[in-house]
Amino acid sequence: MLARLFRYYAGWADKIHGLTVPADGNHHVQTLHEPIGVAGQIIPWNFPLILFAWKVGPALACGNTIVLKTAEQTPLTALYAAKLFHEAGLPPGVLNIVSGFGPTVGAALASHMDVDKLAFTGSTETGKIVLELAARSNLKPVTLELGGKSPFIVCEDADVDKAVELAHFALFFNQGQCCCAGSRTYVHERVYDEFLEKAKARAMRRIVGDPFKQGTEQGPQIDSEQFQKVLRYIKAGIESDATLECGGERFGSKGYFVQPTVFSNVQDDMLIAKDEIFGPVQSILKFKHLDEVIRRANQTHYGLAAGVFTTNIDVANTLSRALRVGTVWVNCFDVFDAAIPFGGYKMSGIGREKGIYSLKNYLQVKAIVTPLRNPAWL
Ligand SMILES: NC(=O)c1ccc[n+]([C@@H]2O[C@H](COP(=O)([O-])OP(=O)(O)OC[C@H]3O[C@@H](n4cnc5c(N)ncnc54)[C@H](O)[C@@H]3O)[C@@H](O)[C@H]2O)c1
Repeated sequence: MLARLFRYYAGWADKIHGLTVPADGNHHVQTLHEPIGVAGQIIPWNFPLILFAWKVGPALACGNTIVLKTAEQTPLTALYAAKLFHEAGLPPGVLNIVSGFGPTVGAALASHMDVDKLAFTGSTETGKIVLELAARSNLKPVTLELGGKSPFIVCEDADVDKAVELAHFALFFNQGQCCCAGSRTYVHERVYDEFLEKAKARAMRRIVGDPFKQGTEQGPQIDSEQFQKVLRYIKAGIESDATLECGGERFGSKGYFVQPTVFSNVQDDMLIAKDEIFGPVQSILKFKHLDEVIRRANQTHYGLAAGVFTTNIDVANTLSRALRVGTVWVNCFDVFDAAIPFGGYKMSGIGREKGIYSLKNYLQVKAIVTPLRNPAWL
C-alpha cells in the first residue's frame, strides 16, 4: 500500500501545471501551480505507515518540504520510512520527522510562523485546537482528517452471512481503532434476528491474542489509556440498557486486550451510539424504513464514511446520495486505494486526502498577467 501510494504520486509529479486563461482585455494570463512551501504534518498512532504515506506522497509530488510529527505511541515507523527515502536519494532537509508530545511539539508546529500549511490527522477535539493555533499564528491553511461514527446499513434484501462478515470486518478491523469503523450497525427488522445471532457467533469466534502469531485476528489496544476508555464505554453501554450479547470485559489478565463485544437493542441516543469508542465494540440497531435509517444515520456530528449492504441498485443509489459522509462503501468496506479520495463531512474533517484531490492542499496558484502588444491578433 505504501509503495502503491508513492508510485501513484510519483506519477503526478510531472503532470502538475498551470493553465493559460482567456481573460477579457488585452492581456496574456497564465497560472502557475507552485509548491506551498513548508508543510507541517501531524499524524496519529492507529495507522502510522499508511497515514505517513497519505501525508508525504502528495506534499512531495507538489514540490514541498515537510516537517512531520508522529504520534507519541508510534515514533519509529516514520523514522524508518524516512531513512529509506534518504537512502533512495531524497536530499537532506526535504523530509524531516520529529517525535514528541502533542501539546508541546505538535502545538509548536501548528503555530509556527514559518510553516506554510498544516495537515492534521487525529481526534476532532485536537483538530479544533490545531485549527485555532494555525489561525492565531500565520493563518496557514489547514486540512483535517478527524474522527467518525460511521453507519453500516444492512438492508432487508441482504445475504445475511455476507453482511455479518462485512459488518464484523468494518468494526473490528485493527482492534476497532479505525477512524471510519462501521460503529453503528443498522440492520433492517426483517433480517435483524438472524443477523444478530450470526454477528454474535462471529464475534465469539474472533481469535484474540499475540498479533505476531499466524491466525490471530485481534491484538491488544494501543495503550492503557485507550484500553481503559474502551472498557468505560462498555460499562456505559451496559448501564444504558443496551443488551450485552457477548464480550464486555478484558480478555485474559495481561496486556490491553478487550473481548470482542457486541451490543444489541442499541438506541441512537445512547453514548455507545454517539461517541467514537475506537475499540472492538459493535453496536447493533434496528430499523424499518429507508427514510428512517437515512435520517438516523445522518443524525451525528460526524460524517466520515458509511457502509451500505444491499443487492438493490435503487436502494444503493438513494443511500449513497443521501448519506452525508465523505465515503460510501457499497457491498465492501475499507477500500483505500491511493486514487480514491478520503475525508470527512461535518466534524470529521476539512479537505480530502489521496487521489487528485489532495494535490490542491499542497499548491499555491499564481496568476501572471502580461499586456499583449498587438491586440489585433486576439
Ligand atoms: N480521518 C482520518 O483519516 C483519521 C485517520 C486515523 C485516525 N483518525 C482519528 O484519530 C484519532 C485517534 O488518534 P489519537 O488518539 O492519536 O488522536 P489525537 O488527536 O490525540 O492525536 C493525534 C496527533 O495529534 C497530536 N496532538 C495532540 N494534542 C495536540 C495539540 N494540542 N497540538 C498539536 N498536536 C497535538 C498527537 O501528538 C498526535 O500526533 C481518532 O479520533 C481517529 O478517528 C482520523
